[in-house]
Amino acid sequence: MTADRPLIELRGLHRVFGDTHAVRGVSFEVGPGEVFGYIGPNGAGKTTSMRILATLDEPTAGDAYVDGLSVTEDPDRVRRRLGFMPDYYGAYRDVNVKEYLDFFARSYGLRGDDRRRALAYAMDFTGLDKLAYKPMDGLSKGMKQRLALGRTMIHDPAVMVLDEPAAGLDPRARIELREMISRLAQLGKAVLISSHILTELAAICHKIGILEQGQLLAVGSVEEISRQARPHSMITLKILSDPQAAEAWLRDRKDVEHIEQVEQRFTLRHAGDDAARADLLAAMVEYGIRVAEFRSQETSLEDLFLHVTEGRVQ
Ligand SMILES: Nc1ncnc2c1ncn2[C@@H]1O[C@H](COP(=O)(O)OP(=O)(O)OP(=O)(O)O)[C@@H](O)[C@H]1O
Repeated sequence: MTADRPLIELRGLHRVFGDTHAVRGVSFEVGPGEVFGYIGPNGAGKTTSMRILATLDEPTAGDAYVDGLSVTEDPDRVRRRLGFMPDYYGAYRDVNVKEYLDFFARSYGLRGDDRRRALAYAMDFTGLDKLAYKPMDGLSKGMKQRLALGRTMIHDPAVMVLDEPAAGLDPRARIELREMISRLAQLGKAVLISSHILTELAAICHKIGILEQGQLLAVGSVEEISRQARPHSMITLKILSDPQAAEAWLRDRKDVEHIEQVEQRFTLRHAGDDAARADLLAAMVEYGIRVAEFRSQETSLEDLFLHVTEGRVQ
């Protein structure tokens, strides 16, 4: 492996299931030491493309490479270089933490001292050494995720693919998970991690890719993607005149997206800068809408995500 060769590469990947074109020509690269955040709403195609990368499914067209090896032509060698953490967790009765990791170490062909070292390392890395003899089904959700991560890294793969690892974790466990992922990148691994929550990943990702309806809409650092996005803001309003009439008027405007209304209060997404917002307010008043409150909020990462996906979230 040379320093600048990507460890993960998706090239024009497609996957069709009957009438569903789940992945439509997705291409991106992840280098050594990089964390790539794969962001998209439910059903966007994240799991499907990750499963193809992990050799659990095959593409309809295109290919993916792990450390330069094709997942379609060389799946056995790919598996040795890749750890996949699925978004579900198998339940094993009467198995403790150490036995569970030991089972996976053995199934990767690790023997003798190599296996003992791999086990000790994975338990130390995930902080599970104190829980070595605890039955798995008695672990908290956060500890189960640590164990799943330990299992994923047991054979020291160069590439780690983590499908929604933060789902269902409490805030503290999320922070701890993020720290572990950053440490994996510091070890030189390429990490692909999915989430439908952009803010969850922004802090630790070197790059993000926004996937929607099987297509990658944007790839780059959070800053690069923010620059590409048109300026927009979230506006909250309180209206004293007829809310139905105000809503109908707002819906007709091209610069207003995503209106939510509860009685006289509205939240809307507005495409435009300060001047465009001032024009919107002036136009509302001129039309006869009585505006009691008008507040706009800075664009958050979540707004950015909604903007990039343009509300086509399924
Ligand atoms: N085996 C399958 N057979 C038929 N359709 C499938 C299959 N697997 C996935 N799909 C469809 O492909 C699309 C993409 O699903 P996928 O699970 O990859 O999305 P996702 O981004 O991972 O979403 P989620 O966050 O819900 O897991 C969905 O429309 C899904 O219903």
